Amino acid sequence: MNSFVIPRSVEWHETHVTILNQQKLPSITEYMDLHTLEDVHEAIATLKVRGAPAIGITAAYGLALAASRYETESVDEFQRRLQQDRDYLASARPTAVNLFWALDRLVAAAKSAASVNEAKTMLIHEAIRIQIEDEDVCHRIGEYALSLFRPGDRVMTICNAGSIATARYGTALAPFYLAKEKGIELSVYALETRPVLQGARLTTWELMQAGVDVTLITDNMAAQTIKAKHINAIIVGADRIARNGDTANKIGTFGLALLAQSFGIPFYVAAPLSTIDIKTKTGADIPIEERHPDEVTHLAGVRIAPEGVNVYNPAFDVTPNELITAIITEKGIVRGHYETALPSLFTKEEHHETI
Ligand SMILES: CSC[C@H]1O[C@H](OP(=O)(O)O)[C@H](O)[C@@H]1O
Repeated sequence: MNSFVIPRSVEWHETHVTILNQQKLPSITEYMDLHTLEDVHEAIATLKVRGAPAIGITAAYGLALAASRYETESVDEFQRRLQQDRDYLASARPTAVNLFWALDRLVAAAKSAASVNEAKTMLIHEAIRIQIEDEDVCHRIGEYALSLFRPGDRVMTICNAGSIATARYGTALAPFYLAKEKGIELSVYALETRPVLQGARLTTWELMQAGVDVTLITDNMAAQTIKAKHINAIIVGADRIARNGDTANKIGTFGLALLAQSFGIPFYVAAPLSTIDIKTKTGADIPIEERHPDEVTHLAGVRIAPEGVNVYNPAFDVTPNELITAIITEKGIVRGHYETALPSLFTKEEHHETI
């Protein structure tokens, strides 16, 4: 029996959604019950729940929960309110496409309902399916990603694309959990990931609970660490992948991709198909969330910069597809030719690498 824990962050209940409050980690492990649409919107907007897939799962549960309380018997009125609440939840954060993918999947599921009660049941079942599917998807991503590493490899990552950012296992962190289960030794070097510190607070916390070897570095140590620690590869998550493979991920990811190119090491993006947005043609079309200046001027609530200083606080950046060695999905590993290979993933059972 593996005594190590692979944490989960979202759980459905008939009257509420329970989330692990990621803003309080690692010092406080607090579970919160979200009872209303506003609770869910606030939890996503303030990163109490974060990570593209986990955002989608939580929003789906939030929409199903709100719809379960609609009192109308009119299917048309039900659909109208559902679209209204879908749009409200979609306004919580702009970049992670999983939010919109999950919400629209629920709206589509209820379209065929013949009655309000049937629609309510369909929404709950579809939201549960999204979470169950994501756990399997992340496990598959982990298996493919693990095939790219050798025992003893030292791998760098940024932010948290881990178990708590998904249904379970994570995307970029999934191979490390599977390696641990298989007795394969891999070492992770995690960037702290200013300003919200998902790496320092969440990735180290998750991996240490699972007994995975992890070293914390500050963001400005990345180049020196790649050189001094002979990093073999870099693997990151994604919030939205455009049709041509340009990838939006946590701010700092683009810089890591440039370092990978400079050092001649592979740069991998691990993400489910639900993060690939075929309707977005290139990275230039991905909306980049800019967050409150206080995230930059304060650290743990303590001011670290002068009052009134100008601040630029983009939460994401876009890595151009030419810097990405491969995109690892639940259907296989795609190496380049993203413009044609990514859309084909949605029609194929599995992607077989072009040699
Ligand atoms: C599998 S999580 C994907 C992605 O989401 C994170 O952003 P945030 O912490 O702002 O929600 C980060 O960019 C991860 O790589």
